[in-house]
This record gives sequence, structure tokens and C-alpha cells, in this order.
Amino acid sequence: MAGITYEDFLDLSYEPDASDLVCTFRIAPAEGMSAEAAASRVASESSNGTWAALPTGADFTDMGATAFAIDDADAAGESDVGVAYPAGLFEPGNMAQVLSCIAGNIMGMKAVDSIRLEDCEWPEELVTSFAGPQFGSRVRDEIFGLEADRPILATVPKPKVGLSTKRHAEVGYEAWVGGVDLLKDDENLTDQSFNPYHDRLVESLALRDDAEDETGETKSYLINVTADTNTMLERVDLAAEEGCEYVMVDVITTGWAAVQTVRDRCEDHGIAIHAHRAMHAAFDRLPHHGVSMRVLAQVLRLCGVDQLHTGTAGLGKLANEDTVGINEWMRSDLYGLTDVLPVASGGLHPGLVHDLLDATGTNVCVQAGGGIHGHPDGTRAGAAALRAAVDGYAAGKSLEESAEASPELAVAVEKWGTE
Ligand SMILES: O=C(O)[C@@](O)(COP(=O)(O)O)[C@H](O)[C@H](O)COP(=O)(O)O
Ligand SMILES: [Mg+2]
Repeated sequence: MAGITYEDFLDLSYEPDASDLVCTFRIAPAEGMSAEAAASRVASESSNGTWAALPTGADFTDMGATAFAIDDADAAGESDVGVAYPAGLFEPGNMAQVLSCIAGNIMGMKAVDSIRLEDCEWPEELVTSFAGPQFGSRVRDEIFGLEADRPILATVPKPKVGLSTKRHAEVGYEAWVGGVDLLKDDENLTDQSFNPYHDRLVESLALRDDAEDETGETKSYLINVTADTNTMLERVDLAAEEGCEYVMVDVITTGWAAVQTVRDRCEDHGIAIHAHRAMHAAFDRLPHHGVSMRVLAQVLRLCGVDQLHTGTAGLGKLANEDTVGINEWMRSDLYGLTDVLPVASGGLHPGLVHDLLDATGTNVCVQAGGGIHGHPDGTRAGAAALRAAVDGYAAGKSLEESAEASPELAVAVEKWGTE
């Protein structure tokens, strides 16, 4: 009895077709397992194969993947493996199904000691089956009407949770008037009794309107709608009713399917999606196993988020990989799909602005929580300091020159330095 076996999924002479989804995995074969044997098992188990020889018969569409490239093993015994997946394996527009293939059971196979999905090359047919972002970096123009080539600025009230609705809105007002564009909820603030969602939405937007009148600038709010999908849809509708231009979603903890559903509802209202990636490090922190942040960013662009946290190029408090490379991919031309605005956040303060923007460019969103609310003179001064730093950078001034013109910035640099 012939049938398909693991060996059928390895062909080092195979040239991927333009319609294939091509994935790069970093694998460490299990002891006694060759790289070829491990690679064939990765291709098999992530497409249509299993451990036993399988009879197929006449009425069968072969959707098997092919391991077509295996790099020489490095000192740790790890190799990069290229696997090509036929387009027909995937349900168009269904990200959960795609990931159940390329990041599913293979992550737990005994045939490998470790496996990490490092990168994907997405074919046009699959890319265009997804909605993609509505706005991406066009938010700078379409929502804020920015003239200067500066980043948009966001702040999260700190402490992360526990502030009353009144305090939360007041902190927002101080930050907006100080020069920030966006108030942002923290990833774990949703609809708790001390600061309920609807009250927070209404009261924050009321003070947003005052801040717009006072500054003559457009201000907005990244309100966190994270919950079960039906509840998220209700919260998106409420945000639209109240005139909010954005919602924020914890995209990893809610899941790809939920993000796609929220994306559709946001399009109905013309609302932008800010993607917080809390829990991403459970996938991407270990360099030998899991799913890279690069692939997570690719998936989220296809699912349609407009802004996504991608790290601080190593400057902030959180470990993050390849911020610059991921940002470049999020801006890359991908069959006409809209780009995604990178968000730099985590341990940032005004003194870091120059090094950050030198690394990321100005077509980003910069978020500072502690770096604004920890300012010795309070939130409004902290916001003014960050704004002075980015305005100065956009005008080609040095940080020192900007600090000479802004007492708030001088105080921030005095307190936190420039590293
Ligand atoms: O809770 C926090 O830590 C933050 O609000 C930052 O606060 P600070 O500005 O006070 O540091 C963000 O959630 C992280 O930046 C997320 O990480 P990432 O951007 O890497 O996804
Ligand atoms: Mg946070």
C-alpha cells in the first residue's frame, strides 16, 4: 500500500510558485533526527500529512506543503527551513485557519526540540482576500490633519488602572492641552467598576472637545474595547455614537478572528483600530521557539489594524525584536494593501526622542505614560516636554536647543537624562 508519507513533503529541487505561501522556520531537529527528516515533518503536519502512511484514493485534492530549502545548521544545531504551501490549502480571508496550519500542531512536535516561525512571503491571492487596514499612517493626515512631519503623540494615564472616570478624563485633558494628540487606555483597562467603559468614553470625549477648543488642534482617544467579540462590537458602536475616531483592541488576547470581526464593524463607522499586543512576548520572546513579532505584525496588517506597537528599537523598558525591520515591512508595498502606523511605547521619555526618531523615522506614533505623568511638574508639563522634543526634532533642532526653548523639556531631561 503506497500512500503519502513524511518523505513526500521534502523536495529540495522544488521552486515555490508565485501563488504559494512561503514560510521560513528556524528548527532544531530532535536528537537522532536529521534536518531533512524534521523539515519533512514540519511540512507534512502543517498541511495535510500525519505520522502514518496514508492511502489517498482517487477523489483527493493534494494540498500538501513542500519543504524546499534547508540551510546548514549553525553551532546550536539550528537550521532555517523554507516551506511552500499551495494556495488551495487556505480558506481565503480566514486568518485563524491559516495560522492553524503554519503555527499549529508543529509547535508541539517531538520531531523538533524547538521551532520558530520567523517570516512569511504572502502571495497576492491570499493578501487580497483580507481587508487590510482602512487608514494606516494616513491617520496623521486624515484624522489629525498634521502639517509638520512629526509623530503623533499618545499617553496612557498612569497608574494603569484604578483612576476614577473623572480623574482619567482630567489626566487626558491635561495631556491634550499640554500637546499630546491621543489619550490611550491601558491594555488592562476595560469596563471595571471604578472606571466604567461608557462613562469613561463620554466624560473623556467631553474634555477632549474642550482641549480641541483650547488648542485649535484635533485630539482623539484610544478607548479600549477589549472583551468577547459581541461585547466589543457593542463598544465599537458606542464609540462611534459618541464621536470617537478610534478604538483600541488587545489583538493577541482577543484573537485574530475577533480582530477581523471588529475590523469589519469599524469600517461601517469609519473608525481606526489601535492594536495593543499584550501577550505577544509569549509567542516571540524566545529566539528559538514560537512565532516572531515580524510574523505577528504581518498577520495583523492583513487582519486590518491601523496602528500597532512594534517596540522602541531597544531604547525602552521592554525587550523587543527588530523594530526597524518590522516597521519597514509594515510600510512595504504589498499588492496595494494599506500600511500600518508603528507605535513606539514602553519606558519612553522626552530625552529619548532623538535617538528613537533617528531609528524609526517620524512616520510613527510615540506613546509615553510614565514619561509624561512622572514629570516633576505634572502631566501637562510632561506632555509639553514630549511635544517640544518632537517639534524640535521635526524642525531640525538638537535636543539641547529644544530644551533651551522649553522649560518643561529641560526639567524632563534633567530628571531622566537622554538615555
Ligand atoms: O503598560 C505599559 O507598559 C505601556 O502602557 C507603556 O507604559 P509606559 O509608557 O509608562 O512605559 C504599554 O502597554 C507598553 O508599552 C506595551 O508594550 P509594547 O509597546 O512593547 O507592546
Ligand atoms: Mg500599557
